[in-house]
Amino acid sequence: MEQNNTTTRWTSSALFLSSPHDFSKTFETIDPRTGDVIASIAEGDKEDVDLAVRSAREAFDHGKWPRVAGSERGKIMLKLADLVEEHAEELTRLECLDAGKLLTVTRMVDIGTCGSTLRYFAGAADKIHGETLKMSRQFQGYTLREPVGVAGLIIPWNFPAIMFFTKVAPALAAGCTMVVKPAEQTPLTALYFAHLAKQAGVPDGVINVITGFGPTAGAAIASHMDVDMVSFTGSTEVGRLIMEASARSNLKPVSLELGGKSPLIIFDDADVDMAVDLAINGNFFNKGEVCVAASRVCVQEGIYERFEKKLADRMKKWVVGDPFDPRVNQGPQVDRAQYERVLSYIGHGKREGATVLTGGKPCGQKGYYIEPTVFTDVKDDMIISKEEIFGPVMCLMKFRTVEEAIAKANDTRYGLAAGVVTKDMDVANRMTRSIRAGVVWLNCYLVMDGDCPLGGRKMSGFGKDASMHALDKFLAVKAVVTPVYDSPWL
Ligand SMILES: NC(=O)C1=CN([C@@H]2O[C@H](COP(=O)(O)OP(=O)(O)OC[C@H]3O[C@@H](n4cnc5c(N)ncnc54)[C@H](OP(=O)(O)O)[C@@H]3O)[C@@H](O)[C@H]2O)C=CC1
Ligand SMILES: CCCCCC/C=C/C(=O)O
Repeated sequence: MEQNNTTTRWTSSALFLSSPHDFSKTFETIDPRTGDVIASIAEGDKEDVDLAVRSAREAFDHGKWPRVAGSERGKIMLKLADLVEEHAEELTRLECLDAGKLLTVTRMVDIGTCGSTLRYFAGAADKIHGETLKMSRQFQGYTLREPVGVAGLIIPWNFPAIMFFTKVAPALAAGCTMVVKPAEQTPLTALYFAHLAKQAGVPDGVINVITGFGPTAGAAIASHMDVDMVSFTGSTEVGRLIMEASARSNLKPVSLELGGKSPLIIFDDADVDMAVDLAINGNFFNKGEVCVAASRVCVQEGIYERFEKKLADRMKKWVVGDPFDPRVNQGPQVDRAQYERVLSYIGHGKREGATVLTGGKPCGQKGYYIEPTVFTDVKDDMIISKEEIFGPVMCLMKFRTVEEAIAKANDTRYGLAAGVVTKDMDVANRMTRSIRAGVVWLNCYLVMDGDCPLGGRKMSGFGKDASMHALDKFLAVKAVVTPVYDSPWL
C-alpha cells in the first residue's frame, strides 16, 4: 500500500506518488443490507489508468517479475496464499458487507477458494513448457510460451474475491504484470488483496488495483494501447464494448466470461429430492447472482407435479435476511440497481402470464431483499425465460421427450452451463454431447474446481477461466526457427 497526503492508494506500484493528479475524487460503497455507506473509495479515472498502466509496463519491461524463475514467482504466490488465509476472517467480513453474501458460505467458499486458486497456479509457474517442432526441412524449430505483457483484469461484483484470484493468479504465474479493476459495488477485498500482495513480496508495479467506474476506468483499460490483453467477467453488453475497444485500439486479445440462461434438465428417472436440491442451489445460491445459475429448470412430465410440490414445500422453509445471521439462506441483492432490475423482471413474468408459485415480492423494511421466486407456466418466448435475470428467480418448465429436452436446452442465445439429471447413461451421453455450453454438470450442479475450465460459447463469450486453459490466456506462443546443417534425421 502506498499513501500520500490526499488519499490512500492501495497498490503495489510506486509511480502514483510522483503524480500531480487530483486524487481527491471518491465514490461510496454501500452496505446492501441497509443502503448505508460503508466507506469512501478513491475514484480512479482514465488518468489513473494511464499511471497504472505505465507502472505495470515498467514492471514488465524492466522489473524482475517476468525475469525471475517460475519457482520464485510460485514461492511468492504461496506466501500470498498463506497471508490470505491468515486474514481470512477480516476478508470474509469485508466481502459479506460489500456484496451481501452469507457469512458462513463466504468464509468457506469465497475466501476459502482464494488460497487454493493461488496454490494451483503457483504450482504451474515453473511448468510452462514449449514444444519441439517436427520441421520438414533442415531447420530446427521450437516454441516459447512467453508472458503476454500487461494484462487488464476487469472484475464483477458477484464473486469479487474469487474472481480477483481467478484472473490475478494465472497472470502472476505466467509472469505478467496487471491493472485490476474491481466492480464499483465491491472494491473492498481487492484493495486488501493488493496490500497483502505487497507483504508477500510481489514487486511494486506488478499488481495495480484501480477502483472506479466501468465507463471511465474500465473503458480506459479496454482501449489502452499499452495493455496487451484483457480478461473480463460481466454482462454481455459490456463484453461487446470491450471487444469494440480492443478493435479500435491495439487489437489486444480479450477473454470474455459473460451472462447465461442455463438449463437444468431433469428426467423422469431422477431422484426427485436430489433434483429439487440442485434446482434450489442452482437458482438461489448467492441470491441468484451467479453467471451459471440454472435459471431454466425443465422437468419431464412424469415427475413434474411431484417436483413442483416438493419445491414449493422446500421454499416455505427458505429464510431471507441478514447474511451475517447463520440461520439465513439468502441475503440482499448487491445494490439498488440490481434489486430494481430483478423486480422489474418479476413484473415482466407476472404480466406475461407466468404463475408465481413462490415469492414474487421484495421483502424487509430496508435494504435490497427479494423473496426467492419460482415461476411456473413459463413459455419459451417469455422475457423471463430468455434474458439473464441474475437474481433469485427460477423459471420452471415441463418437457416430454429427449428431443424436446435438447431443443429446450439449446433454445437460448447463451451457452455458459447446463445440468442434466438422469440415471440413464445413454440419455446422459446424448444430452451432454448435444448441449452447446461450456460446462455440463451431470447429476450435480454448480460444481466448480480449480482444474475445471469455466467459460462459455455463443453470447456467453469465449476464453476460459480456471484450469491450465486460463494460464494459456496470459502466455503468447512464439515459434523460433533456425537452420541446421547436415542433420542425420528429420
Ligand atoms: N457473468 C457474470 O458473472 C456477471 C454478469 N453480470 C450481468 O450483467 C448485468 C448487469 O450488471 P453490471 O454490474 O452492470 O455488469 P457490468 O458488465 O457492467 O460489470 C462488470 C464489470 O465491468 C465493468 N464495466 C462496466 N462498463 C464498462 C465499460 N464500458 N468498459 C469496461 N468495463 C466496464 C464494471 O465496472 P463498474 O461496476 O465499476 O461500473 C464491472 O467491473 C447483471 O444483471 C448480470 O446479468 C454482471 C456481473 C457478473
Ligand atoms: C461455488 C460457486 C463459485 C462460483 C465462482 C465462479 C462464478 C463466476 C460468475 O458467476 O461469474
